[in-house]
Parts: sequence; structure tokens; C-alpha cells
Amino acid sequence: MAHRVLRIGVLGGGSWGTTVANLVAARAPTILWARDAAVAREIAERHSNERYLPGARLSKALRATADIGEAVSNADVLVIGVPSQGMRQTAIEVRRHIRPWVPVISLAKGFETDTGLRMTQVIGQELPGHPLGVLTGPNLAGEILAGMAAASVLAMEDEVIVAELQRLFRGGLFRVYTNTDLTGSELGGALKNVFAIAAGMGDGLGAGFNTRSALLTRSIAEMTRLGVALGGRPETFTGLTGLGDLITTCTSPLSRNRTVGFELGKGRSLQDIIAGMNQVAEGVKSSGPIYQAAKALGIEVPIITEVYRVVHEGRSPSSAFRGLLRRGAGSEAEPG
Ligand SMILES: NC(=O)C1=CN([C@@H]2O[C@H](COP(=O)(O)OP(=O)(O)OC[C@H]3O[C@@H](n4cnc5c(N)ncnc54)[C@H](O)[C@@H]3O)[C@@H](O)[C@H]2O)C=CC1
Ligand SMILES: O=C(CO)COP(=O)(O)O
Repeated sequence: MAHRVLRIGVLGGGSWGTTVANLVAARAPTILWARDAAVAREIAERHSNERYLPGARLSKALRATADIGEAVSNADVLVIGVPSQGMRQTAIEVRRHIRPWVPVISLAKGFETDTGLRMTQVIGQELPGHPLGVLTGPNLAGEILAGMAAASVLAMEDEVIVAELQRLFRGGLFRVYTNTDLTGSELGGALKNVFAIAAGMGDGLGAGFNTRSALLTRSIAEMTRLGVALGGRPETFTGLTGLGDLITTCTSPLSRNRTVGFELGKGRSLQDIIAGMNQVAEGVKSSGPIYQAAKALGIEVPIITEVYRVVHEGRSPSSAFRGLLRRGAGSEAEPG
């Protein structure tokens, strides 16, 4: 059956927004909005985005603009890839331009600090009535742009719409699965960033492979416990959006969240690390609302708690790690 040509608007000219726009541009007319006019011009005219994706060549089919209305008003599908703390403001700006019923797909992996909401909850408040989804999984932008094989998940509650949109994102060696557990898929992508900070801290402190494996395995148990309490399905957390993304982010030197943890473990201050990065590490800000949500629900989250203490209360990474190792170990099925 012939498919109708869908026009795609992508918001966010950082590393992931640009990468996804570049992928989608291979199979649908796509326009990318970057709020920085120089970035938009560079993508449109020179087909590169040196600040966020140094050395990468982008598709000539990808258009770019610094005018959000131009990217949104003709879009049949809208993809939003700005960092989580800019999501609400972006959705508010979208409201005057978006057509009714246009599906909105979030790429962001974080929680709003003031409200603790997931990104599709924030978008749903500002853009009611639009079908919502997330594209999430173990997907480091640099590897995807280099054409390396990867798998991802498009998660939406409506199984008809998700099957229709799946084809937009898949192609080449980028394999896209569907999932109707929007909540669980979105939670996995946001929660793993905090565990990646913990894994990076361990590596920075010189922990061994056994320690890392123990941390990752206890992280997936903790992610599942909290994620299920927050409304996700248990099996989702052992899939690509949970375990898959946890492995990539906790082990790759390309991960910004792991890098923050690694540098903390090496003894640098958080302020210094953040000041030296020109990209977002969502887990730093997300650790606050995640810790608060777990506390409010009475869920034991020892790893999240130690990251929260390091990031928000100035605890040293070595005492955080010692704290985790000294906890009494009970049954493997129990928290801790
Ligand atoms: N880079 C990656 O490999 C992946 C990133 N993600 C997620 O994608 C989201 C975006 O991250 P990246 O593109 O990596 O970040 P980035 O740090 O590379 O770029 C962020 C971009 O957003 C723009 N921006 C920041 N605040 C904004 C606002 N209020 N309004 C409009 N634009 C704003 C910046 O100017 C910049 O262009 C994050 O939630 C991240 O966790 C998800 C999967 C992979
Ligand atoms: O989400 C990602 C990989 O799936 C990117 O991780 P970082 O934000 O830590 O770089």
C-alpha cells in the first residue's frame, strides 16, 4: 500500500535533534528548528553542525530554520529534541503554530525539575489532544550519525499510530521497534542517566569490572522497582529502553552522563565539570525529582540516593561508593 508523504518538523539543533532530523530526512521532507540562528544557517547552507557534531556531513535534503513557526506550521509529525528543562517553554511556543491532531514525539530523556513530570506529561499539559510518543533506546548520536548499527523504540499508546510512524524513523542500520508502554519506555531513558553517573563515578575511582557489573545489575533492579511504581510495565525495563540504554550509557566514554560521573570520581567539582561541557547531561538535574519521587512512594533506591547526595549535597564520590558497598546484602530479590 502506498504511504502518504508526511512532512516532519524537528525541534532542537543539538546533537540528537540534528541526528534524528538527518535520519528522517532520508525518507520524508524534514525541517529542523535550531533556536541559534547561526546553527540553523550552518545546517542549511554547509550541511554540518560543528558545535554539536564535529566533522559530520549532514544530508543535503535536510532543511533548517531559526523560525519555530516555519518548522511547526506545516508539520504532519512533530519531533521535539530539546533538553528537558527547555521542553515546557518549547511546547508553549509550539502551541500557536501546530495543527490539530499532529503527533508529537519526544526525544528527551529527563524529568522537569519543578514538577517531576516526564516529558510527554509536560507536552500533554501544553499541547492537549495530540497523540504523544517517545523515540528512545541505546542511541549515542555520534554512532548513529556514523551509520553504525543500532536499535531504538518508538513508544506510543496507540498501536495504529505507532505502527504508521515507525517507518519514518527506521532505515539503513537503524532498527526501530514499537512499544505501547509509553510510560515505561520514557522512564527507562530518563532513569538510566542517573545510574550512568554512578557507573562513571566508579570508573573514575578505579573500580574493577566486577564492581561495574554489580552496579549495573543492581541498577536495573532499582530502575525496574521505581519504574513499575511510577506506572511502567516490568518487562519494558529489561528491553532496549531500559537495560539496553543502561548498558550503553553506563559503559561508553561517549556518554555525557557517564563522563560527569567519571570526572567526579577523578576528584573534579561538579561546577567545574558542567562549566567545561557544551552539551547537556540530563541525569544531573533529573536526580533531584527522581530521588524525591522515590522518597514520596517509599521505594528504596540506594544508588539514586548516593548520586543525589553527591550532586545535591556535596558528598564525595568515594564515600558514596563506600556507602553502597557497605550496605548489608540480603536476598538478591530485595532492594540494596
Ligand atoms: N546526544 C545523544 O546521544 C542523545 C540525546 N538524547 C536526549 O536528547 C535531548 C537533547 O539532547 P542533545 O541533543 O544531546 O543535547 P545537546 O546538548 O547536544 O544540545 C541541546 C540543544 O538544545 C538547545 N536548547 C537548549 N535549551 C533550549 C530551549 N529552551 N529551547 C530550544 N532549544 C534549546 C541547545 O541550543 C542545543 O542546540 C536530551 O534530553 C538527551 O538526553 C537522547 C538520545 C541520544
Ligand atoms: O541517551 C543516550 C544514549 O542512549 C545519550 O547518553 P548521554 O546523554 O549520557 O550522552
